[in-house]
Amino acid sequence: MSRHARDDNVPLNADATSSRDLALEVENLRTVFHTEHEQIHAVDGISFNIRRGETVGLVGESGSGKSVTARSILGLIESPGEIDPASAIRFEGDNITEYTESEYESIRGDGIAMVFQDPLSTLNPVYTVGNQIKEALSLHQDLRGTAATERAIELLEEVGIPDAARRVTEYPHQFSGGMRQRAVIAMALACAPEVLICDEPTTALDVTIQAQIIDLLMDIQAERDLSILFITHDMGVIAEVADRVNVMYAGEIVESAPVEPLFAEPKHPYTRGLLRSIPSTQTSGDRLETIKGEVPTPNEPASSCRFAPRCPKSFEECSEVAPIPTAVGDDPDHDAACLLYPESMTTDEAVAHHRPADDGGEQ
Ligand SMILES: Nc1ncnc2c1ncn2[C@@H]1O[C@H](COP(=O)(O)OP(=O)(O)OP(=O)(O)O)[C@@H](O)[C@H]1O
Ligand code: NI
Repeated sequence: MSRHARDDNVPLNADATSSRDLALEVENLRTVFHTEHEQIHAVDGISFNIRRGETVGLVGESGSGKSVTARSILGLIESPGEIDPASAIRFEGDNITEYTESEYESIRGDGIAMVFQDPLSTLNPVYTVGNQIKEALSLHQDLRGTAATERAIELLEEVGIPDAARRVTEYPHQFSGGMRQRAVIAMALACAPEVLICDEPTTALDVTIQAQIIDLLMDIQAERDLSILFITHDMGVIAEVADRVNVMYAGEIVESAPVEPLFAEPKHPYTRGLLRSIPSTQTSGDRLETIKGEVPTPNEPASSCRFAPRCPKSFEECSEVAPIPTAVGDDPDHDAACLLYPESMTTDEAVAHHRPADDGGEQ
């Protein structure tokens, strides 16, 4: 795929990282579903990026908008869903939200590939695993015949499938769950993508197999310098895989940080709640704490903190002012969207910092 130098396209929030080190940039992404009765702001103005060779985590409870984010990046949002035209997703210098379907097809797979939770949603039961990998090789690498078969076997070996020369002729139902997910990863690699989006790739697997698949993904990443967006609801998995983490709640990113400060010094009450629900952080005998209640459907524009109704720290203004991402802690890349911050300010000052300018705040 051609790579265009686009120096005129420096991101708005340009930091020490030049735009060329970025594999993917998501800027103010909004994805709305226009249903009969309501507008669902499934993804409501999120921004993050992924550097080359890096794993970025996207974590949050069910319904927080993680999969809609992934589908938005891959151009898979269909009516009644719509990406707001003011959103930008930059890949190789282009804003791909402006792509036509055929332009999207040219990057799906060999630019940005995806691994889903259920391998059977990707694998076709009526073709052998080998034929499906060969199909991908023919489409994306122009390989056919014996060369494709040999490459398919190599790929199965790369993802740790034993006896690959035999298994390449088998059907998906002859594979165990873990082996199927390995086969799906082999198919994704057949396209030689730059960015791999993994949406809960291990959630359906038992714990031992889950750890093996995570190890595999991390090995492949190091070998191929892949950029990975890793989606999960599991903070334990995030701790293992991610370099940087975005915590998502009801369509918004409420906290983002490199993995160490996020775990050492979580700032948003939601992140703290998620961390308390990891089994391994509990001393034996303690009951696992979970956050009471559920993620609300974001069916109105954000005019308050969407976590406030469940938040142990909420106060009156939390239901009146929508918090904006604010620098917290010691790491320059650590932000939280919460009226408790900046820590250096009094509550009144902090609320004024978050309040929109036309309300008389200082923003
Ligand atoms: N096709 C659709 N039509 C209407 N609403 C949708 C559609 N797809 C998703 N949504 C809504 O978007 C919101 C985010 O859903 P999403 O699937 O992204 O959550 P998630 O974080 O991936 O959750 P999970 O962990 O359960 O996979 C939810 O409120 C969901 O109901
Ligand atoms: Ni999901």
